[in-house]
Formats: sequence, structure tokens, C-alpha cells
Amino acid sequence: MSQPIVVPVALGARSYEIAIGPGLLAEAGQRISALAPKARLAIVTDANVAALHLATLTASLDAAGLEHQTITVAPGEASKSFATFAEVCEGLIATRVERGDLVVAFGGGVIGDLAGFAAAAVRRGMRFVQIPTSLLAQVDSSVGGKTGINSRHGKNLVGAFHQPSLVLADTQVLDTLSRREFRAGYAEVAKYGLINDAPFFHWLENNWQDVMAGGPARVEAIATSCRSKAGIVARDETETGERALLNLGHTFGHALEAVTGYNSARLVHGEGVSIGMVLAHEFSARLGLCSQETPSRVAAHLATAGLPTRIDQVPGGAGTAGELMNAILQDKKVKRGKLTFILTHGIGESFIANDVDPSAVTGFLEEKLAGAGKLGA
Ligand SMILES: NC(=O)c1ccc[n+]([C@@H]2O[C@H](COP(=O)([O-])OP(=O)(O)OC[C@H]3O[C@@H](n4cnc5c(N)ncnc54)[C@H](O)[C@@H]3O)[C@@H](O)[C@H]2O)c1
Ligand SMILES: O=C(O)C(=O)C[C@@H](O)[C@H](O)[C@H](O)COP(=O)(O)O
Ligand SMILES: [Zn+2]
Repeated sequence: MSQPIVVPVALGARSYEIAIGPGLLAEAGQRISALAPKARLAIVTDANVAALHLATLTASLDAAGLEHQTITVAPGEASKSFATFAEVCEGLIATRVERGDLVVAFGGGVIGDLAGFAAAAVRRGMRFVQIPTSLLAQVDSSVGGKTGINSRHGKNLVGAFHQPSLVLADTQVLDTLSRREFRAGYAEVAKYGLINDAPFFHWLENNWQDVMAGGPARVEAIATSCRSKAGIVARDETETGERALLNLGHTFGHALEAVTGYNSARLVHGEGVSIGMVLAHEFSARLGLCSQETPSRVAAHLATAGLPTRIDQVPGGAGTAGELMNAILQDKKVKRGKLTFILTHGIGESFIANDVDPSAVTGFLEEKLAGAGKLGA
């Protein structure tokens, strides 16, 4: 077997490893067999990933003598729905997988969140393995046990914390990911620098092209991101405090995803996060919490990497301030009706701000929407 980078996620009885490196898909059978000998597997995937990579996975499972069945759903954010969740749960039950068997989430973050939630629910909890195939899933969604689906009222509003038993991140499968989806995942990579690691953000400013091109910086960026997330999750598994930092840019980003109807053709999660992170930095500057140069530097880097950074870049428009506020008021960080935002004192100096004045946010969004289209808005 290959010698991947291994990042531990230390959660006591729920601890697991993230293995990162090229060629892991072809070793999945051996690695899963070592974790759960003779388990039966229910693979949940989407049609894009199935067409490109399912044969490699199933060949590896066959070679290890692991019995498996596959449930395939439509690609895209719209699959994080009640209807598709029901389809996946019924599919799992129909395969007669037992509690001791394994669900395998094989795809991007949509599949990880959907299949992970189904694994949390079916038979009141089954073990599951994450095999993330998008950059976003390898650096973020496959780690930490947040699973769930969307509501028409907002993102990820129905779900569970349910940790995987293993994460296998085969970096080679990223070669088939579209440029747009790769860039979307890059927004979450940059997030780790912006949260608490200014040297990493600086490193990304110098190495982003190598990350995009699949040079040595790519695996390094994935491993650094996973170490950062694993550390935060180990200290605060269920987001009672520090973990909320991982939500940098998400309060605005999730609202943009909700108003665009979870339509991946218009906006994907990483793009919403990119715009949301710039807005969070601009809002921080507006409140006098950081210099005016900080949001400019963040926006410049994300734009250079090919990401949208402004609200007027949402195809079909970003709705009204009222519509965005409706989604923001459904955010899971709201406490007794008060908004929580992740704000910043500078690059890598993010902090959790409780009790943010909703009228200040509304005013800020109204200005952004009114200025949309004007240079520097
Ligand atoms: N649970 C968490 O902690 C967490 C963290 C971040 C994001 N998320 C969630 O993750 C979702 C976004 O994940 P995503 O960006 O991976 O989206 P996604 O799952 O929709 O994948 C993006 C697209 O790429 C395709 N794809 C995936 N792997 C591929 C490959 N190797 N080659 C070719 N195509 C491939 C998919 O079919 C899809 O069309 C959102 O729903 C977001 O809320 C969850
Ligand atoms: O793992 C976390 O914690 C995160 O916040 C990671 C985010 O990138 C991710 O999008 C997450 O799903 C958002 O969580 P939510 O609790 O706001 O739904
Ligand atoms: Zn995210």
C-alpha cells in the first residue's frame, strides 16, 4: 500500500484518520477491510462521480472480497433535499445493510452531507466512510462530522453530527474536477489562512498556481487544511465555541445560496463562501475592526484565483436585503434572536462576534446591493 499523509482527528472513542495522497481509491478495499473485515458496503454517489471513478472503487472492493451495492443520485446542491434524503434512506434499507455494515459517501460535499446524514439516521446510526472526490470535500466537508440537508428556509437546517470512521482523500481524482469546482474548493482552503493562519494565507498568495496546477503545493494545501480543521473539531466537536470560526463567510454565503434556490448553475457553495468571506472582511472594516486594506487583500487574492468576490457577480442577482436577512435570521448561530458573525481584526485574526446588530447588517447589505455593478462596490 502507498504511504499517504495521515492526519488524525482526535475525538476519543470517535477518533479517526484522514489519509491523503494519490492512488488511495485503488487501495480503498484493503483499507476498509482493515477497518471493518467482511462488512457489507452501501456506496452513495452522484452520477458524475460514478461515471468517472466508481469502477476503480468497486474493483478495489471486489479485490478485497467486500460485498457492495451502489445508490446513485443526481449531481448538485439540489440533491441535499428531503426527497433525495428519503430516496437514499429507503435505498440503504432496501440493501439490507446492518448496523455493523458501512455506508460509503463517495463524492463531493453534497454526497458527504447527504449520505452522512442517512448513515446517522438509518437503523439509528450506521458507521460510514468518507471518500471525498472534490477539493472542497477533501479539505473540509469530509472532516468533522457535520451532515445534513437544506430546507427552503436555509442551508443545512436539518442534520446531525455524525463522525465518519475513516476519510480516504485520493488527490489524483481531483484531476477530473472542473476548473469551476476546483476554484470553489479553493475558497475553503483560503478560509483556513483567513481564520487563524496568516502565514498560510501568505503562502497561498505565492503558491496558488501550483495548487491549481496539481503540483506539490496541492497536497500540502490539502494536508494543512485538514490539520487545521481536525484541530478545531477535536477541541470543539459540536460547535459550542471555537468551531464557529469555520463558518467564516458562511452567514452571508449560505444566505446567497438560499436566495439563489440552491441552484448550482448560478452559485455553488464555495463561490458563496468566497463572496461571503469578502463581505465579512468588508463588514469588519466598516465596523472599524480591521484596516480597509484587509478586505482589499482578501478580495484581490480570491479574484486572482478566479473566484467571485462581489454580490453583483451572482448570476441572476442576489435578491434583496430583506430576502438575504430572512435567510440570515435562520442561521444556526443565532442565539435568542441575536446574530453571530465571524468577523476579523486582520488576515488570520478572525473572531466570533455575538450580538451583531441586525440593522447594521441590513444597512450594509442594502449598500452593497445598491452599489452592485459600480466599481469597488
Ligand atoms: N459538512 C461540512 O463540514 C461541509 C463543509 C463544507 C461544505 N459542505 C457542503 O458541501 C457541499 C459542496 O460540496 P462540493 O463543492 O464538493 O459540491 P458537490 O458535491 O456538488 O460536487 C461538485 C461537483 O463536482 C462533481 N465532482 C465531484 N468530484 C468530482 C471529480 N473527482 N471529478 C469530476 N467531477 C466531480 C460533482 O458531481 C458535482 O457536480 C455544500 O452542500 C456544502 O454545504 C459541508
Ligand atoms: O465544519 C464546520 O464546522 C464548518 O462550518 C465548515 C463549513 O465549511 C461548512 O460549509 C459547514 O457545513 C457549515 O456549517 P453550518 O453549521 O453553518 O451548516
Ligand atoms: Zn463551507
